[in-house]
Parts: sequence; C-alpha cells; structure tokens
Amino acid sequence: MTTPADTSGAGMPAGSVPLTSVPQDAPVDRATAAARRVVEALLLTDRANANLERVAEELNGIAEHLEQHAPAVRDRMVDMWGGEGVTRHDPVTGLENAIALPLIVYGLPDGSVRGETTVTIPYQGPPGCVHGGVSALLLDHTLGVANMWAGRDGMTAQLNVRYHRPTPLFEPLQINGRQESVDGRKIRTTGDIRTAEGEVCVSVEGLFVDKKVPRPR
Ligand SMILES: CCCCCCCC(=O)SCCNC(=O)CCNC(=O)[C@H](O)C(C)(C)COP(=O)(O)OP(=O)(O)OC[C@H]1O[C@@H](n2cnc3c(N)ncnc32)[C@H](O)[C@@H]1OP(=O)(O)O
Repeated sequence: MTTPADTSGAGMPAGSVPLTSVPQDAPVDRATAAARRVVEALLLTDRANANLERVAEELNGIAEHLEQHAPAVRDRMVDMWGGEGVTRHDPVTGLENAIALPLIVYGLPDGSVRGETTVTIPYQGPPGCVHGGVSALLLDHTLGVANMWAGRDGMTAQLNVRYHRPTPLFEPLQINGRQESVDGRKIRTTGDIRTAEGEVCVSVEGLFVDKKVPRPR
C-alpha cells in the first residue's frame, strides 16, 4: 500500500508492457496517494498522540467536502466504466482507489503477467505477514489480467488457494499469473506470489467462465 508504484518496468523482461493503470500527474492520483499514506500513518502513530481528536475532525471535514462534490452513485459508476479495458478504481491496481496497493501488472512477452510490490501494515494478517485474503485478492485480480493479456477473459468461478509459507510484509514480492488453457467457455489460469529469492508463498489455480456483467450506461 505504501511503496510508490514503480512504473518503469525495471526488473521486468525486455518487451514487457503495463496492462493496468499507471500513475498520472493528476490531483486525484495525488489525493488518493495521500489517503493511503493517512491509512498507514493512522496504524503507525502513537496511540497516545494527543492530537487524534483533531485528526478525526479534520479527516471528517475532508470526507464531507468530497461527499458534497459527489455526483449520484449511478452517474459516477457510468463515468468509472466509461473507458476501455484498464480501470482506475479497482481494489488492486486502481490508482484512484485508496485501498488498492496499487499494483501495476505487466504483460510479459512469454504470455504471462507479473507485478512487483511490497505489502505493508494495512494488509497484515499474522504478525509481520500478509493477510491470506489479501493474497487471494491480489492473485484473483492478477489472474484476471493474465486472461486479458491472453485474449480470453471471464469471471472467477473458482479460486483454489494454497498457502505454502507465510508471505512477508516489508519485502519485495512478485505476483505472477498465466493462462493455461481454454475449453469452450472455461478458462484455467494459474498464479503465485513469490519472494525476491523465488520462494513460493501462495499458489492458485483459477477457473474462469467467459461471461460479462454489462457496464453501467
Ligand atoms: C482486468 C480485470 C481483472 C478482474 C478480475 C476480477 C475477477 C472477479 O473478481 S470476478 C467476480 C467474482 N466472480 C463472480 O462473481 C462470479 C459469480 N458467478 C457467476 O456469475 C456464474 O456462476 C459463472 C460466471 C461462474 C458461471 O456462469 P454461467 O453462465 O452460469 O455458467 P454455466 O453455463 O453454468 O457453466 C459453464 C461451464 O462452467 C462450469 N462452471 C460454472 N461455474 C462453475 C464452478 N463454480 N465450478 C466449476 N465449474 C463451473 C459449468 O459446469 C459449465 O461447464 P460445461 O460447459 O463443461 O458444462
């Protein structure tokens, strides 16, 4: 959540391309990054911090200001889904979503996809480790991107998750995905989360079914 997204593709094989949204020099990106910073800072700040009452008031003031400038949810959703392909609001890669890491997923020339990130305190499960549900979220989404990269995508019907070893916070992680096969409407996709040393912490096998939910208009 807190390491700035690396959009350079450094560490990716030559010819890799970003498939998910990349940061823009836009006020909404800066505001969302600041909100991520606030989430982490609230978890880290001294519980005895004498100014927390004022912090609560100021944050509520900011929320009220944003709410006053919000269109109807339906209109906002039409706007969100107005683009093509890449989204900026999902909970994994969305640059406009403060709960997204945000992860940038690259398409590799060998047909697989990969994202690199360091997960920190807001996503803690066991002490010093990534929450298992967060690992499943990262992998579900990455497999979805792998399907897009392979040219045939759908909705998750099953995600079988195997937790091999605790996934460390504060260390660079690699999130991998690859479409394995397509059989009629059924798409099988695999992925894993590895440490920088290549140790597999979590692996998944996903079954996706080629079906779309219509975009709001
Ligand atoms: C880039 C963006 C990436 C985003 C990635 C995010 C991915 C997500 O989070 S998607 C959201 C989570 N998933 C959902 O909400 C899906 C909810 N479920 C559904 O909509 C449907 O049940 C769905 C799509 C899984 C199946 O659709 P439906 O049209 O009913 O399929 P149906 O005709 O019954 O089955 C098609 C085939 O799949 C099989 N199948 C369907 N569901 C399952 C299942 N859960 N397990 C095993 N097989 C299944 C059927 O047996 C059938 O097989 P066959 O052709 O051999 O007879």
